[in-house]
Amino acid sequence: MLQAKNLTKKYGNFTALNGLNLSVEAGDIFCLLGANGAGKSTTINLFLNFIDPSEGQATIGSLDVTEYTKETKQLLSYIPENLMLYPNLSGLENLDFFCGLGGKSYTKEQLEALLKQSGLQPDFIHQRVSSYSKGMRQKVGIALAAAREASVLLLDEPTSGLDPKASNEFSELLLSMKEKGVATLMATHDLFRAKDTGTHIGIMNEGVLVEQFESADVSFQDLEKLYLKHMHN
Ligand SMILES: Nc1ncnc2c1ncn2[C@@H]1O[C@H](COP(=O)(O)OP(=O)(O)OP(=O)(O)O)[C@@H](O)[C@H]1O
Repeated sequence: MLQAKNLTKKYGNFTALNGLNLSVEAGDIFCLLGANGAGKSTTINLFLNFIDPSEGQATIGSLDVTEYTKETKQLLSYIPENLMLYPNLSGLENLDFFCGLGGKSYTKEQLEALLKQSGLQPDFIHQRVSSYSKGMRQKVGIALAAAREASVLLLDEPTSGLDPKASNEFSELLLSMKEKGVATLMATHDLFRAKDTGTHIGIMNEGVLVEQFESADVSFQDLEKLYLKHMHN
């Protein structure tokens, strides 16, 4: 569903991403780990076509994101670290607005159901987003991904700053998207969630994907050791 082939991003003489090869299939949750500056956001931004590759290719559903910009955007949903919503609109009004931008129209009841399925407390559905916690805003993001029937979910540190309960709820939502066959690529610093929720884990260091494995194949202790080993290189 999502593929990087020799994907490379250079800024002048500096290589932010160096020859990345990875594949994320439907139902996979691929977690990218790595220290600050390792190239995680660069990878996500290349799939979003926010930036152009210097070499190589990023494809979504076999379509090159630089050639099929509109088509690939329609297949994906993106949740950044801080999801931008209109603070003076309610969660439901935001969802309605962003669905409309994507050409989707839902009844009020359907929008309410989508928000409830995403774990937003019913009391908050009609309240202004300015009163929402970060975890609640991320739930609106998941509701939007579900409403858009996205086949690909791109997440850039979506749980940073969430308390353990909210982070756990977010993981549950990712697992429910996985059950629907969504292919997820997530940049994260959370080793525990990567092991717990991810199906695949990649460790990046200075623009290079230095390790790639299925999360079931390593214990949490081994993951931590591997991660620290690469951070000290
Ligand atoms: N526009 C740019 N011009 C020059 N260098 C850039 C630019 N954007 C990113 N970089 C550099 O590319 C490298 C990779 O950055 P990136 O944001 O992908 O890291 P990251 O793994 O997401 O880190 P973090 O965990 O801090 O979010 C960093 O050294 C960063 O400074």
